[in-house]
Amino acid sequence: MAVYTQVSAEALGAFLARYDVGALVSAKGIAEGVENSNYLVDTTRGRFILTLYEKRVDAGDLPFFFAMIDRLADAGNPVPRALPDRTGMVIQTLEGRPACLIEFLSGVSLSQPTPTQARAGGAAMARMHAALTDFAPVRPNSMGVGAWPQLFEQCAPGLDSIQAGLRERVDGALDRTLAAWPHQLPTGAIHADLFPDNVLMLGDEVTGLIDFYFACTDVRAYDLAVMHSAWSFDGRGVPLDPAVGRALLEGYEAGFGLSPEERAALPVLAQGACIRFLLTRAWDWINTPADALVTRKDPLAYLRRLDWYENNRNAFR
Ligand SMILES: Nc1ncnc2c1ncn2[C@@H]1O[C@H](COP(=O)(O)OP(=O)(O)OP(=O)(O)O)[C@@H](O)[C@H]1O
Ligand SMILES: N[C@@H](CCO)C(=O)O
Repeated sequence: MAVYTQVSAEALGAFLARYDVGALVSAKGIAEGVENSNYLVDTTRGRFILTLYEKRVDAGDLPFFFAMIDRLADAGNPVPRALPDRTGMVIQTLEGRPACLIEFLSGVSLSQPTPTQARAGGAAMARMHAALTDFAPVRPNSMGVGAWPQLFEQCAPGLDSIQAGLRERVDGALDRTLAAWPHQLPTGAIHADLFPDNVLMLGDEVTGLIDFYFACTDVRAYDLAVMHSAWSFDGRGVPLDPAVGRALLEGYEAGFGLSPEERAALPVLAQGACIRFLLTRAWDWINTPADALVTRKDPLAYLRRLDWYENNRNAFR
């Protein structure tokens, strides 16, 4: 469960008193997620999400994330704005952590999307990219291709403890991916983590895009590759019906378009996505005690995806 920081009722009451949101009725820690502490907060005026930013989120990046969310919301995308307090302040400090009160969006995240739902997900990413084409703020991708060699070096000593031979396997894949990386593709503001658990849906309709805390400026088609790697497999990394991945691409292509160069690059972009999530999960696996309250995500589920993309290079044709 992802509640790293406990918030006392007194501190939460004082925090909410800064806003025009009514009085505290209840607050429950949210089990999902691994990065930040999230609470579902009910007040006499409505329901909100309280997020306290933990290890990987730099508070200095929050203005970029919220500017991006505001732009998306203004364009009609279903994204949760961070609420200002009565003095206009959005980023607060609570229990010693940077913290924000966020709009609550309805919907549930899927564990096994159907092709129809995947098409809707791809279309939602297309609308997001369209709304961001002239978004000026820039944030380099701290988890992007330039960061992977160092991330690999940090994880390398522990990789074989996860699975024998993993260090050499990832080392080789990283070398090949870096050599083939398409640096010339169009860039823009991207979400960079649009997993099914960051898309809220009701039936076949997307009702929320959440968790913009890895958003950055990077190759736009990489965003789609990350999404493909997350949506086309089950939680263990076993491929779903290939129609799911195809529908995702169709939804995106119909909404935003995909150039021949971007489509041709998808295999290497997807392999890069696998390396990114394999390594960050491996880092957490190695550095989180097995009995910690947070549920560690399996790095090997991303090794299986990497194997699949390497063995199915025609998957995007
Ligand atoms: N604005 C929102 N409206 C409704 N529910 C939300 C909202 N934001 C977060 N949630 C709920 O809280 C959960 C965790 O949120 P989030 O994915 O942002 O956490 P995280 O720790 O950053 O996760 P991750 O491991 O995906 O990076 C979500 O799965 C969702 O159930
Ligand atoms: N979505 C990521 C967690 C955030 O980096 C994962 O499933 O590994």
